[in-house]
Amino acid sequence: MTSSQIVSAAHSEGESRGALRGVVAIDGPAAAGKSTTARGLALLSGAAYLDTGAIYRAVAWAVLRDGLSPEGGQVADLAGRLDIDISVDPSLGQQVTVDGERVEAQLRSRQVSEAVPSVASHPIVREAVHQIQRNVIARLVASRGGIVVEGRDIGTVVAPEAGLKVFLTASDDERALRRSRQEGVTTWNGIMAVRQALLRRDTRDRNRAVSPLAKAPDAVEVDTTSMTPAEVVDRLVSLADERGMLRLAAHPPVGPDGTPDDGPQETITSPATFRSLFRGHAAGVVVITADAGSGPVGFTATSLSSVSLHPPLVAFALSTSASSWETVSAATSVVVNFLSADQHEIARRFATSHVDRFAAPTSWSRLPSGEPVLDGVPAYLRAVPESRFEAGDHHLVVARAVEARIRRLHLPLIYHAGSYTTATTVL
Ligand SMILES: Nc1ncnc2c1ncn2[C@@H]1O[C@H](COP(=O)(O)OP(=O)(O)O)[C@@H](O)[C@H]1O
Ligand SMILES: Nc1ccn([C@@H]2O[C@H](COP(=O)(O)OP(=O)(O)O)[C@@H](O)[C@H]2O)c(=O)n1
Repeated sequence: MTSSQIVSAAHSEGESRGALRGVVAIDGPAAAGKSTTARGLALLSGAAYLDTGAIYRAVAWAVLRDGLSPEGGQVADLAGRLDIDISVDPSLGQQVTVDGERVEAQLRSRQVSEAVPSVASHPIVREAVHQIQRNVIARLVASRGGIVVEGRDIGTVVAPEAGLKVFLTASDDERALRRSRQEGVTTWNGIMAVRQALLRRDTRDRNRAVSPLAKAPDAVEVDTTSMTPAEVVDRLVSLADERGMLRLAAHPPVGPDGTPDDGPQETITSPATFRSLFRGHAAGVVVITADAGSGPVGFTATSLSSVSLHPPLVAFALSTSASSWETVSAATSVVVNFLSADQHEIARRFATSHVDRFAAPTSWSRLPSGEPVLDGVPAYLRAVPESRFEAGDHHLVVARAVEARIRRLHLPLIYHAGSYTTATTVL
């Protein structure tokens, strides 16, 4: 492979480190829950996530694309020429690119699943893929602090230095049922065919000569047969914590000479943990607009909360460095524009610096009372600021609602785990 880059969301690299330190290696047979657990742990701990199976699947996809035999010697030549990119941010859906083409939707086809064990047993293919994986791991540990890597040979060959190695298993029947559910297979014969294909692939993965599927001697085996996904993630959090890999609080304060300060210590929540916590907390998205006489300003906020019903009060927070603060601090009224799920572009625009947020394609007008309001928003609230407090690196504004208008029913825009999403009913 000529190169492999990391598809990084803006927030996946270069920002403060997550709570996980080092490498967590998760290996195990098909449908044991490796991807689910690895992604869950990475999301919870602000770490990166690497699905190594997807890389082998990408090579297998290219082998089929080129009409080659998965067993043939040309596979090694092809692997050397491929350019494969894979996303490592657990909050993004998986994104895999082969020679510039997005292929993730095709990687779990029957044909690819059948071809991949043969492709993955070529020593030259494995060597090339191992090199990519080691580069990714080193890069992400340096930039992000921690990474969760899942596959077949991570604890044994790719990252034998991993701080935590887990071998996930589940009974054959349970794994067959999980994969069948995942693929929408419901008939008895269908489930039996899935079971057979899965066990056949396991056997080939266990018996290949080069880096076979195996439990590392120092790996902890977790049988997930009767566990929910959340229980499995919890178990891994405990194991990582026992090994000192989770920094849920900042290091103890150190004295001027660098030695630990033995005096009374306050536990300080690290910004990364604080941020990780709120990445997991869903919040509705609004755009707050105002004009204090020098033109309209607006900003995207997830901090809106209703504070009181009698009188009707809302609160929101705005960074002390926000360009909108000067206007919001002087405005006698503001408008809270509630966004619907399809209005994520508006949310992005009003969160972007150094652009004229009110220029086209933004469509806006003024209320009879003069405040700017965004056209097309499903609901808005006009409010009069009553108190403004400095709160850390933000200003907190409490405002009295004076006019509320609901124009249409809508699914709300929600910000969760670094992405825009919407609400779904679970009960
Ligand atoms: N503990 C669990 N209980 C029930 N279903 C699970 C559990 N863990 C994963 N699953 C489901 O089983 C399927 C296979 O899981 P996945 O994480 O893709 O396994 P692997 O990466 O080991 O092949 C997915 O549909 C997933 O949602
Ligand atoms: N580290 C790895 C990961 C996957 N693989 C190969 O890639 C195939 C697909 O891996 P996967 O993780 O996507 O498979 P599932 O467990 O999701 O079914 C495996 O069956 C192995 O043949 C490997 O050889 N080594």
